[in-house]
Amino acid sequence: MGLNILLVEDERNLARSIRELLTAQGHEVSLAFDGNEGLRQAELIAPDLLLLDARLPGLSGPEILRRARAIYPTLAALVFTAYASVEDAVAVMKLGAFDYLQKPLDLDRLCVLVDRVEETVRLKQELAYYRSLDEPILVGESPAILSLREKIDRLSRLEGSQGLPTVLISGETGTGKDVVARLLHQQSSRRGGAFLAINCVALPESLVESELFGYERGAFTGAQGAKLGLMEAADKGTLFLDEIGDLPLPIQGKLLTAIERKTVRRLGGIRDRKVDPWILAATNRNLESLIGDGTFRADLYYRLRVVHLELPRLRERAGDIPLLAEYFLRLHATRYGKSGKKLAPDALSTLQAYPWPGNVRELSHAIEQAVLWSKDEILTAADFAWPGHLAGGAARPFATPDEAVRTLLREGLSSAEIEKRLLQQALEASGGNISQAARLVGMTRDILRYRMEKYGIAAG
Ligand SMILES: Nc1ncnc2c1ncn2[C@@H]1O[C@H](COP(=O)(O)OP(=O)(O)OP(=O)(O)O)[C@@H](O)[C@H]1O
Repeated sequence: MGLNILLVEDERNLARSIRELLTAQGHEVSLAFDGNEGLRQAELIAPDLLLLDARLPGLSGPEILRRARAIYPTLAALVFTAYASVEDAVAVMKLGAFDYLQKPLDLDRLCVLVDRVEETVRLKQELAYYRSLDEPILVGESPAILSLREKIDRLSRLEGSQGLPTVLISGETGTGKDVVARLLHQQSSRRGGAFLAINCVALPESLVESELFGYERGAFTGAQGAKLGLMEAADKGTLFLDEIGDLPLPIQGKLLTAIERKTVRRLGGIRDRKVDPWILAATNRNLESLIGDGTFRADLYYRLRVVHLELPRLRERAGDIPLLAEYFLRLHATRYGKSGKKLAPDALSTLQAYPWPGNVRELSHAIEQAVLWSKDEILTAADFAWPGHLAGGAARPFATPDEAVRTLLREGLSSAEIEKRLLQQALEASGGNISQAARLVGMTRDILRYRMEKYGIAAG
């Protein structure tokens, strides 16, 4: 990635050869030839690494280090000391220098130390990135987000000695349901307990059951020991049931009983155990239509939505896009060691014009890609126009057929409804011309006519 280095050295020829050497290794090196100028530049450019001669006209190296560190506490520094000047070496190490080198300089050793600093800076940036992932942050100032934040605050303040109200979080994919669940937990009186999550879509029925309720030894072939279920493990903490619409029907009844009675019985067990997890559930499917289809229990639905938080689609709060874009730019730039990137106004308007079917997750991915591939500091609209993505800002609803089908399924549409919409759109696109619409969807005219009749679609 290359470091941004400031070298303060009064021996000009030496300074220039060090700059040449380090520049060849991919670093960016600025020079200052006296102490005062060195400090001024350090304040100005906030380098990743200071290379300092200990003895300088004006301010000494250790003095520059002390003052610069007062402003940038994590700034790395390597100090060049006069041969055998032990006091200098001790002084600079006490000030937090990364290491020191004795003069005359061994340039190979200098390169090795700069490599080590680079590795440390990269690790620190990665750590900052992962820490930031751990802390749920809900970016946005739109009325919908402000009202959501207020609801989260109010829920978090509940003491709930008798248990907290179950919360159903709904919204399209990528709108931040997971973020909201984590925020609720972290701000609430449950924050001292565990936050456990289960994705109901990812697991087969038997596994969901044993994950949720646990089992006793010998409950089934292969159950060699007892296992604690998530309902028990999240006791006094929070259990987040993600994609609840996909929970198999037989387990739905068991979950309802467990929530109502605040007890669980492990598979193969004979006694009920008292549990008190705070239940948060999320869905990107329309649970009411699943109830209509008979795949989701109405009683569980009403039990879960004691409090209902509905997350807005990103396209309904496009005013938040600049804030979110800046936030993801900082996040990904830090992650890839590319700080200093900025968004040009045309990039922002491109991002605001796009409908974001994948919502905030898709925006985050778009910015990550742009940070990765753009060579310039300023990201322009062109950086968001790679094939298969925003296509110059025009609406492209889905990247792949699989994504299209997944999204339609999440909306709770049946295959008949999906086909009906497909045919309607083909007719719209062909201006009502049946032959042309049939070609678009790969059917004969007669079959298209037959299906139009079946779905009650008029020719237009
Ligand atoms: N308001 C927001 N502020 C900052 N980051 C957000 C916001 N909303 C979503 N994100 C980020 O977008 C990504 C997707 O969010 P999240 O996983 O919470 O969505 P989801 O609604 O749970 O999606 P799915 O239904 O697909 O599980 C995450 O990286 C998350 O951190």
